[in-house]
Amino acid sequence: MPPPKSISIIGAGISGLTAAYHATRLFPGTAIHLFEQSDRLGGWIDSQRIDLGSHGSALVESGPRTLRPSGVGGALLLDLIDKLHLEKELLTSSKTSSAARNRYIYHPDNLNRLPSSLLAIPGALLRHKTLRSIPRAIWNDLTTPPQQQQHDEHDESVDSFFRRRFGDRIADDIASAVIHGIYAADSRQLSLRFAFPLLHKLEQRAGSVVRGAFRGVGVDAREKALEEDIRSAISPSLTHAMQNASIFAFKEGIAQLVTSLEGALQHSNVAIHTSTAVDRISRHKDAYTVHTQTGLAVESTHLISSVPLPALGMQGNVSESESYSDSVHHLHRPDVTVVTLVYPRTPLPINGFGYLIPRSTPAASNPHGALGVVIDSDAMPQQDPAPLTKLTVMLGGPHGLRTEDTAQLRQMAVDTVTRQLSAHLHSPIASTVCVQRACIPTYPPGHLSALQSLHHSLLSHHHGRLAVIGSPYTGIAVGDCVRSAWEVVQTLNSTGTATGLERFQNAV
Ligand SMILES: C=Cc1c2[nH]c(c1C)Cc1[nH]c(c(CCC(=O)O)c1C)Cc1[nH]c(c(C)c1CCC(=O)O)Cc1[nH]c(c(C)c1C=C)C2
Repeated sequence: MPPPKSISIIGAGISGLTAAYHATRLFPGTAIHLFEQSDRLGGWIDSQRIDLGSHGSALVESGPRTLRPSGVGGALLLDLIDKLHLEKELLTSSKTSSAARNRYIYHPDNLNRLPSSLLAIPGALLRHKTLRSIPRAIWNDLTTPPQQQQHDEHDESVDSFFRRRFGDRIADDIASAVIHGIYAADSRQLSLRFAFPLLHKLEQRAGSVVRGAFRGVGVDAREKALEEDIRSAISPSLTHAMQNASIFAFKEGIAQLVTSLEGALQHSNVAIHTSTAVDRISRHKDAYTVHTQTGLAVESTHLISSVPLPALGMQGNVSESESYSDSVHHLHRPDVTVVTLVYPRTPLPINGFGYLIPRSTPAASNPHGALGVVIDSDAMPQQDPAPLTKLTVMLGGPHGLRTEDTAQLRQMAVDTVTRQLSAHLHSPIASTVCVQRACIPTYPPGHLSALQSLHHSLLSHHHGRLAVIGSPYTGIAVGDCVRSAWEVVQTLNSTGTATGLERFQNAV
């Protein structure tokens, strides 16, 4: 298959950068342009080291802070790290560390430690009232018949699934908290089949989540084989370093991945245009022209977008018969406020990952609408030279952005941890406040079918010359973004065309 003549990639977050990286390796003779509206690369990956004077320094992340090595996305992340020679910068947290094992739910006004294994359930039930609904929930799941699907595309919200299979208490007190911690979203608005396809499969194949998990019926042989194939090419030393890791990061934060990708693109066939917002995209026969607000007009045979298509001003310009008003292009994206508070080493009542706050926690115990608190100093203590207590409070999401005032947001975070964690946390020695606007999309029920329709629409109107990648369409984790970027370039290489949505055509 001849390589594409020219490719324009829109958006230089992790998805766009990774697509450019794989494209330059596979298509060294192709003219590649990467457009980014802001003056920096990496999207909402943002790591900063702040100076603490006599206390040394602290690494602060306002986007993703740790990465996971599991699954196809995790394997591709490791492959990228290997290729970029980032292994020596890696930090890992083991599967037996407190950060991997200790997860808490704050409900109704105290911290409940979630059991990390089946054997830990009895102890957890004795200690925490909120968790006493677990045995009944398991019984409920084992005895409730599976839902009969009226049609193949049937979907429901994560909340409705948990309520049906495990009961109201689990849906309200645990599932809603987990969704706060991953999507900063309301579990009543999130698609089960897109966000947790495994749960859907377990119910459909074994009639019960618990039974299906025991029988191992959720294993997807094709995914497993692909993961193994990618892992087999990773260097033995990196494979060894990651052997027992549950999560990983870099000494100077996740942004090191961005700087390494940027470094690898220098002196290559990729032209990076920062501070260059796309004004509109026009199409003439089989060529797209990206018109930028800075006055550039760049023509290419292929277009890869990591931003929602309506943001490219394509309606009417590209194909009159097609509409970008469909909901698949306009997902709800809640705002999240990320406040990091730094203290000299301070004893806390818990250690581990941190805690999540479900929607059923009364407002009196959570007056500022916090979604959860991460104990960064437990997850990656190696990132800071001196012993510190470093906490990140996440506010907003479905609770909304209650103020834009930085000082008030900081005070809301301090109030939250002094009320919920320890009264000794009233005076941080440093803090950062970052309002992440419209950051994580909430994929609504039906998103999978919407992607399948979009695939066909892109094929019929654009013949596989326009592809979509990244969190606006295909998944929010860094591993998901890296995967979608890798897949689109692989597909282009093998077939000459791609929509970025091929994988979702066969999804069960
Ligand atoms: C900055 C806010 C983020 C919130 N969710 C995500 C980010 C970046 C994305 C995300 N968070 C988690 C996952 C699951 C899979 C994974 O890759 O780990 C995803 C895709 C789980 C998670 N949630 C929190 C942490 C520390 C982690 C581990 C991975 C990570 O570093 O993000 C804490 C947390 N994140 C959010 C909230 C509201 C929250 C609450 C304590 C939103």
